[in-house]
This record gives sequence, structure tokens and C-alpha cells, in this order.
Amino acid sequence: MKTSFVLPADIEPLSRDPKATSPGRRINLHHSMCFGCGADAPVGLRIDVIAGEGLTVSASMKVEDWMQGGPGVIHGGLLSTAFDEVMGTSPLLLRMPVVTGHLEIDYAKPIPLGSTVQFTGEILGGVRRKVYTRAVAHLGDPQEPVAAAHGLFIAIDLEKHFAGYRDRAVHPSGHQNGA
Ligand SMILES: CCCCCCCCCC(=O)SCCNC(=O)CCNC(=O)[C@H](O)C(C)(C)COP(=O)(O)OP(=O)(O)OC[C@H]1O[C@@H](n2cnc3c(N)ncnc32)[C@H](O)[C@@H]1OP(=O)(O)O
Repeated sequence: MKTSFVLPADIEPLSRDPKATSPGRRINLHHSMCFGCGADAPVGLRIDVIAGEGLTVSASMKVEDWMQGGPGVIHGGLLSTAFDEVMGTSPLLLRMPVVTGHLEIDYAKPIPLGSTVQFTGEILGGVRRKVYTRAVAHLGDPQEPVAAAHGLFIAIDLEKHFAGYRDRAVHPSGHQNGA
């Protein structure tokens, strides 16, 4: 699939953390109200990202009617959100919390409502705090990708990064902190 994404020349291999989620198990370190993965989010993708071997992950997502963009097909921005979730979860195999720094999507074919998108993702390597990832989406035949993505994720200190925002967090009860 064509892409304009270029990996840096100084990219280095990264290693799976020995305590990372075992292959075949859901990576579940995020929170329940997340739009991408949360089970309690009132609207969301509810994507389960499954650890694979090495630095790989997989996921699937049923394309529901509310995800429509063009008539009968998924909205492209929503697909990019799914890629963000799949790739953004993968650095937890390094036991490294990250946020998205840069995301690129290559759309190859329309994705019909009612289909199930299968994602495979992998960590390609890193430079300092930067983690480079790639993911591919297909509808059942891995030889027929419908889209692919590259993501650059930046390692963060979770407490510092979200300091000043946590009082706005919405909880499953529907209440905000302090409300
Ligand atoms: C925790 C579990 C996660 C589970 C799954 C989550 C999936 C969903 C993920 C998301 O959607 S996160 C929400 C969207 N992203 C954000 O809100 C991030 C907003 N941006 C920031 O907070 C800051 O810009 C950021 C933390 C990414 C970086 O700021 P810093 O001040 O900490 O670092 P700095 O600016 O020095 O950048 C660090 C390195 O990244 C590079 N960099 C940063 N942004 C870049 C960019 N956009 N493109 C290319 N490189 C970038 C930067 O050049 C530098 O490279 P070098 O090491 O080579 O100097």
C-alpha cells in the first residue's frame, strides 16, 4: 500500500517488557470512560487490543451504522481513531504510557457498514521518547488490506501530563470530579 510516511534513519529496535501482557490477552491498562476502549463510555469504539507475540497487537471492530461517513461506508476520521487506539495501546508492551504525537492514515478501499475490521499493529522502533508504530486493517483477508497507518507516540509521565485536567474527568456515574 502506498504511503508517504518516512521512518527516521536513527530508529533503534525496542524490546518487549518481561512484565508485558501475555500474548492472547487484552491489554487493559487504560480507563473505562475512554472513547476508544472504555466499556463505560456512553458512545465509543470499545476496542479490545490484544497483545501478540513480540511487539505486535491485534484488534477488531464491527462497523456500526452510527459510524457512517459516506453513504454505506465508515467515516474516515472514525477509522483513524480506531488506528490511534490500536497503535497507541501497543507501547504498553514496553510498559510505556504514551500520547499520540503524529498519525498518518492511508485509505485503500471504502469499508462498508456491517463489516468487521481486523487490525494488526506493531512497534517498529524508537528514538529517545519517540515510539514508531504501524498498523494494517483488513476485512478478513490479510492479503487485501483496506487501510494502513503509521503513528508516532511520545512517552509521557502520566501524572505530570494529566495534572490540571483530571478535575474535568467524567466518571461512569456521569459526574465530573468535584461536581
Ligand atoms: C496511556 C495509555 C494509552 C492507551 C491508548 C491511547 C490511544 C489514544 C492516544 C491519544 O489519542 S493521546 C491524545 C492525543 N495526543 C495528545 O493530546 C498529545 C498532545 N501533545 C503533547 O502533549 C505534547 O506535544 C507531547 C507530550 C506529545 C510532546 O511534548 P513534550 O514537551 O513532552 O516533548 P517534546 O516536544 O520535546 O517532543 C519529544 C520528542 O517528540 C518529537 N515530537 C513531538 N511531537 C511531534 C510531532 N507531532 N511530529 C514529530 N515529532 C514530534 C519532538 O521533536 C521530540 O523529538 P526529539 O527527541 O528528537 O527531540
